[in-house]
This record gives sequence, structure tokens and C-alpha cells, in this order.
Amino acid sequence: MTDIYSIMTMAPVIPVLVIDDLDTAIPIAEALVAGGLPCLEVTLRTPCALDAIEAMKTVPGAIVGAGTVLSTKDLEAVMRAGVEFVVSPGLTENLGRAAREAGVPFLPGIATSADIMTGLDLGLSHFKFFPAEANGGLPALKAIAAPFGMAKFCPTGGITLESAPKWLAHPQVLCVGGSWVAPKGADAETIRMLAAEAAAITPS
Ligand SMILES: O=C(O)C(=O)C[C@H](O)[C@H](O)COP(=O)(O)O
Repeated sequence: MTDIYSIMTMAPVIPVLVIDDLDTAIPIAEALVAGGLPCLEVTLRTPCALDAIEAMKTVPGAIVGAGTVLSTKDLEAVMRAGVEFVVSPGLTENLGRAAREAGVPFLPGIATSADIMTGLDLGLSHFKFFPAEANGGLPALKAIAAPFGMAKFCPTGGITLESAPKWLAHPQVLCVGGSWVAPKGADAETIRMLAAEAAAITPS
């Protein structure tokens, strides 16, 4: 199993996926990997999410993680499905401890300095800044991150192809998360093109 730093630095964008139809899981994963985005965050927002994770794991080159992991029960379920990383919208001590014990790369959501300090207490230093734009955008992350030079971030929530470069230019931002690369109902070729565009983003 790899570490969360490696997951966050494989590509500039981690696609956040909501899979409604299990039949689309493999084509979506193939398109994203072909476009240059190997790390896939499958949210536990739909009934078929765990099956989608297992299906996507068969795609060569795909590094499949789970998002929307809200509890230790969710964590156990996604570990059974064989995820390679775990993302949550927030951080609780229970979930943070369980993820550490499971030894799985873990990217918990934070929105405040206190959240970051809770994470640091648990031995965590890589966080999802969520919801990034609604929480005040890049100016807010700059201010919140400033005292925590050891912390690294994946801002997620409201980020687009157009806004990603400025987020990525922040020295503590390793990647961004976003659902724009796999819009609902998009065909595989569209997703591959959106992924290729996202994979080519450079900080500016
Ligand atoms: O489901 C979760 O666990 C989340 O944390 C939410 C997602 O990360 C955001 O909804 C993605 O944001 P958009 O790119 O603006 O769509």
C-alpha cells in the first residue's frame, strides 16, 4: 500500500466520482486512467459505490479510493472492498484513529485550524480543504494553512478547470479534488478528454 503523499502527487486532480450505475464504473475508470488521472475517489453516496470500487480495481493503472467515508463502519466496508486510500469530508477522532490503525492512506476533510490541530494530534498531516470555495476559497486556505507549514492540502468543493491552477500554485497544495472531470451522464470519450485537460493543468 502506498502513502497519502504519493496518492496526492500522482496527478494534479483527484476525480470525485458519484457512480449511479454499476455498468458505467469500468468505462469511467478506464477513461480517467487513459486521460492521465489514475487516483479515483469513489464517493459512498450511491448504493452501488462499494461494487463500483471493486469493479474499478480491475482496471489496469487505476488507484481506487473511497470518498464520503463518514464512520468507522464505512471505513470497515471500504477496507473490505480493497480501497487504496480513504477520503472523508470531515475529521473525527474515532475515524482518524481507525484509519491510522488500518494503515490506509487517509485524507480527512478540514475547514478550521482546530480541525488541523486534531489531525496533527492523530499523526495526520495531509488534509482535504472542504468545501474549498464555500469556505472562503484560496484566501481562506492561505490564512488557515499559514501556521501549519507541515500540513499539505487537497482543496475540494467548487473547484474547476479554470480555478485549479491558482489553487495548485499554493506551496501547501499538492492536488485538488473535483467532480467536473466526470459529469453525470458523460460518455467515456468526453471523460477521457476532460481528464487529459485536468492532467495537463500546471500551477499559475
Ligand atoms: O462526498 C464527499 O465525500 C465530499 O467530500 C464531497 C465532494 O468532495 C465534493 O462534492 C466535490 O465537489 P465538487 O467538485 O464541487 O462537486
